[in-house]
Amino acid sequence: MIRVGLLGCGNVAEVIASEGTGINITALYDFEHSHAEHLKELTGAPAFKKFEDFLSQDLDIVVEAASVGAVYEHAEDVLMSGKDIVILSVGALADTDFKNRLIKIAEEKNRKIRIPSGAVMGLDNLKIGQISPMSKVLLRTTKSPRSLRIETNEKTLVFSGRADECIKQYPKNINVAVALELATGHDVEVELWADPDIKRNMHEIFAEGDFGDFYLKIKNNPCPQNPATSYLAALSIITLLKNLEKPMIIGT
Ligand SMILES: NC(=O)C1=CN([C@@H]2O[C@H](COP(=O)(O)OP(=O)(O)OC[C@H]3O[C@@H](n4cnc5c(N)ncnc54)[C@H](OP(=O)(O)O)[C@@H]3O)[C@@H](O)[C@H]2O)C=CC1
Ligand SMILES: O=C([O-])CC(=O)C(=O)O
Repeated sequence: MIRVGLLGCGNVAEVIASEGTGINITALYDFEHSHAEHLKELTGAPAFKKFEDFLSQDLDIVVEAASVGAVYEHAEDVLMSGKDIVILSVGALADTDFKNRLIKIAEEKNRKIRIPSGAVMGLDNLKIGQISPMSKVLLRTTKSPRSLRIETNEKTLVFSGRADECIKQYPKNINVAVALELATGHDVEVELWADPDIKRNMHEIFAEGDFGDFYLKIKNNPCPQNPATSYLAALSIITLLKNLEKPMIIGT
């Protein structure tokens, strides 16, 4: 059974720990040690204070559900140590030099970097953008002002522009834009809206290309502990882990 280490023991990790029946969590690390201790109570896995001790455990895969900063800090070491990595804070990979470094290490070590679909659907077949021209990819995300940590009484466009710029300003809210960019191989235009009346995290994807055109709207229930994060993101990782060893792969 695949041995999973959790890098980041916050809201997403707690859903994985409590709802990921059959997932073999064997090590925990969070720089806020009390969060790792909390998950230790749920999983029985040891919680490490030092990242090096966490990484020296017999793990097959490390699941990052921490922050863009944590990916910068630890992803290279995870791959260098011969472990696969799931990166949820994929915004870090908007930095092309960093992304290429990680890919090079993964190739050299024969390891995999897995980017989950996270808080959106449709990433699987949008990968056709890697082989067939796309003329436009737009992500329109609408969240509550609280999620975006701003105050407004009316629906407000808080950002319009490139995904790599948006993730710098909203690293906890728009990782999906970078996932979409990596999937399609196409620049993604982003509109980020704050709406005081919205109760769910809404993502709309518009894509056009030789295949035709595509529109998706998803209204995600937020996680109770962190309204910026959609519950779907945690479910997406549980599903990814559960499918790793299956003989049949569904979706492109
Ligand atoms: N790709 C996607 O579709 C999605 C991506 N995300 C991203 O996933 C990540 C996890 O989300 P969520 O669980 O809600 O976040 P939380 O803030 O609830 O949990 C993250 C945990 O990781 C800790 N942490 C942060 N940085 C580091 C670090 N450098 N080293 C070790 N621990 C660290 C945090 O500590 P502390 O609380 O002290 O900061 C916290 O305990 C976020 O970056 C989020 O933006 C979320 C949803 C969708
Ligand atoms: O959970 C979401 O809806 C999206 C999110 O936070 C992110 O992409 O960083």
